Amino acid sequence: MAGALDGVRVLDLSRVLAGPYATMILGDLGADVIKIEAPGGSDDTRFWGPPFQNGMSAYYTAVNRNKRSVTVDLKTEQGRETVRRLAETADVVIHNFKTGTMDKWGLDYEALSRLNPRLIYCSITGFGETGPLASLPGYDYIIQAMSGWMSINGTADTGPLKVGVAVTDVFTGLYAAIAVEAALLAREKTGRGQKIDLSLFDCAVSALVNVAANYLMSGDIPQPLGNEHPNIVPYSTYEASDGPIVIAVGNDRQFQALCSLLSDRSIGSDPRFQTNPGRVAHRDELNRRLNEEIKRRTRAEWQRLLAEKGIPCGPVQTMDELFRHPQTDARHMTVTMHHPTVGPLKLVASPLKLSGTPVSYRLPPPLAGEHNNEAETRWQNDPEAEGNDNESP
Ligand SMILES: CC(C)(COP(=O)(O)OP(=O)(O)OC[C@H]1O[C@@H](n2cnc3c(N)ncnc32)[C@H](O)[C@@H]1OP(=O)(O)O)[C@@H](O)C(=O)NCCC(=O)NCCSC(=O)C(=O)O
Repeated sequence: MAGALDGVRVLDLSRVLAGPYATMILGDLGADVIKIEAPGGSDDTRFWGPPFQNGMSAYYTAVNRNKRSVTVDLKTEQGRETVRRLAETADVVIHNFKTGTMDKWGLDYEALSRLNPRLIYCSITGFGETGPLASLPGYDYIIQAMSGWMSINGTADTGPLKVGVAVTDVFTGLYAAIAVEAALLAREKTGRGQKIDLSLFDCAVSALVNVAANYLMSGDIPQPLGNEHPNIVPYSTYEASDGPIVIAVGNDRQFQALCSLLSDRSIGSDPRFQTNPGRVAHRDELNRRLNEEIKRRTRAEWQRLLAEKGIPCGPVQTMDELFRHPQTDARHMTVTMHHPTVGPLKLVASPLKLSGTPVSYRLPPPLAGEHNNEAETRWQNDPEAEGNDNESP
């Protein structure tokens, strides 16, 4: 079955995480993604390990399937000319060079859109192409620090902590895929491509959602709340007799259902706990009393009882527990791809389940330059042979 983005060609000049994550999503959806790196491989994540499998890092494998790899030295005019020729037949260019690098090379949006007015050009930078920080490099850790994420993560005892995944890159990759898909749709109407100026910083700010809204409405500076939720109680991690379990109660009906399972019946009838704002105001007392109750049963017992009542809950799982869980298996959340020299690679699958145009796993993460021959012999000389339609509608 054809993928949703079949026939779309993406020229991927990005490295590390945000850009490659975006292009892998487009590739999973069927796009033909050509990953450009310097000779020898200039995606730093190739060297971010261990773990490595036959020289390929797990980090790199996480965001680079469904791509063909071509090495091009952008520091030479010949290399830049190769990219211009590839851009003539591409639908999308994505890069994550620092602001100014692509202009310096004559590969900026204005230059490439003159060659191909239908080109969608997505630039991913740390802080955006405007403003006082525009020229700075940006890694997730810096962005988590500057976007306020660290200030709300942790506890009063730990001080600010970062999230354990480079989440600002993940948000940015998702926003990049959304923006590119929107631009592809818009091109159907206008016949023209456009430029997307996306930054890790902006995407991280956007992903603050309710926490930023709380501040903007109240002026109160949010503090790190650990496992607590700023606006909802009970919505926390509790200690069952055999380990931690999260119970997340989002409305009064769920709260009363929870209370019906407790031995201390006065919790459910206490007037202070009848509404969520009341529970938030008496957070400490309610959590203390709930902890007394929760520690009397195992996580599995609580899971069964809470599930029967429709109360959202789940044990705090480690990676081994996650990947042997029958739900992970039932949702097909891993996929094994076979690389001829690297061997079988077990990867996290796409969460996108489209009924009519499903995602596909066509190409394992490539070695640097693995498809150089195809670039030389096919794509540049005979783009139509690849089924790439660059005609205006
Ligand atoms: C990722 C970066 C911090 C890396 O910074 P730098 O290494 O200092 O600079 P650049 O990216 O501009 O480029 C690195 C060098 O590689 C060279 N380079 C790269 N590709 C090529 C090709 N194809 N040919 C020739 N040379 C190349 C480039 O010219 C630079 O050389 P010289 O000029 O000789 O140095 C930055 O690119 C950046 O801020 N990108 C935008 C935001 C982003 O995507 N951040 C990554 C998030 S991942 C993350 O945070 C996480 O996973 O955690």
